[in-house]
Amino acid sequence: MSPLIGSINNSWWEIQVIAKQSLEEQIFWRLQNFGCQGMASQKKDGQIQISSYLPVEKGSVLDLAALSLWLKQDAIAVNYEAPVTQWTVINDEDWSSSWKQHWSPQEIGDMLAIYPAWIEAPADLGDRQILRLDPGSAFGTGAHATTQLCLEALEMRLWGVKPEDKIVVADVGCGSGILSIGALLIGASQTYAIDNDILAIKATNHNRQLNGIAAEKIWVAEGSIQDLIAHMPEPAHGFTCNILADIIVDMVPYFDKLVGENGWGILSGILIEQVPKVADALDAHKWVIATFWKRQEWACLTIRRSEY
Ligand SMILES: C[S@@+](CC[C@H](N)C(=O)[O-])C[C@H]1O[C@@H](n2cnc3c(N)ncnc32)[C@H](O)[C@@H]1O
Repeated sequence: MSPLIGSINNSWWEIQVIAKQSLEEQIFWRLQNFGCQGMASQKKDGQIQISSYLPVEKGSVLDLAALSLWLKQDAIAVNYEAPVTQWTVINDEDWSSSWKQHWSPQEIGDMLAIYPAWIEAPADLGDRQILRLDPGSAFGTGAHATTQLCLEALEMRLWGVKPEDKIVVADVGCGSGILSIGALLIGASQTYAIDNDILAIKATNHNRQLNGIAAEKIWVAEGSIQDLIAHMPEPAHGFTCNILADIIVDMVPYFDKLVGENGWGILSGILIEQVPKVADALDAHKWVIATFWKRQEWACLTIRRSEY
């Protein structure tokens, strides 16, 4: 195996792929193009198990899901069974502090600028609102294309909204809370956030405080979309859901209860080639795609109810 060099934080994704031996070369090629630095393979129950390593800061969970899909497509294209891809973080004791040096302020859309908690923000940025963020180990620094697309879509949806409109937004898979906080900064009055990872709940609460937002403005809890629906006193005006395509497809039947009659949704975490699958699920539940944005290999859909 090649020596492991170059992670700024001593934290690595360990990616394991179990597949037919004849796919070994193709898988090595994919992993190498993905940026993996160490690779090893061993025979296991008539198949091969390939282990490879990627610095954590070089890929998010969404990127790994994309890699997994490409590996499946490569195998299916040559009539082989799809490989099984798994990943886990190893050796992460320095993770939460050392990566901070490499994260700088970032403007997103026309209305927001993301400022890491440890960098002093200017008192005023003109028309831009400052969103302070310390994501800890939760997803959502604003650096990923899917988060950016969701924030930009929120900006378009909330353009011109006034406090008296009392817009309520649901945030499914809140991660660091970036979309809830962004929605409040650009006009929403209340958000309801949910995530099935307890670290995301902690990060969302911490970031709410960092931005001086009152506790009652962001309700946040551990759970999934059904728990969110059960808790909300009434359906929201709109929702965001930046998770993976397969999870979104499973959630589509619940969207009806999440938002009211003229409700809208913003979906991302969807690879461009997965859009047809999501569109079919939306169609089956009487939702239509209003806009389709893409950045790198990722899609962001805004959706509304179908009239038919
Ligand atoms: C890609 S991150 C998005 C974070 C943030 N909303 C953003 O846009 O940057 C997806 C989040 O969804 C959460 N998640 C995954 N599956 C979920 C599920 N079934 N229910 C609730 N949250 C889920 C993950 O824990 C993760 O925090």
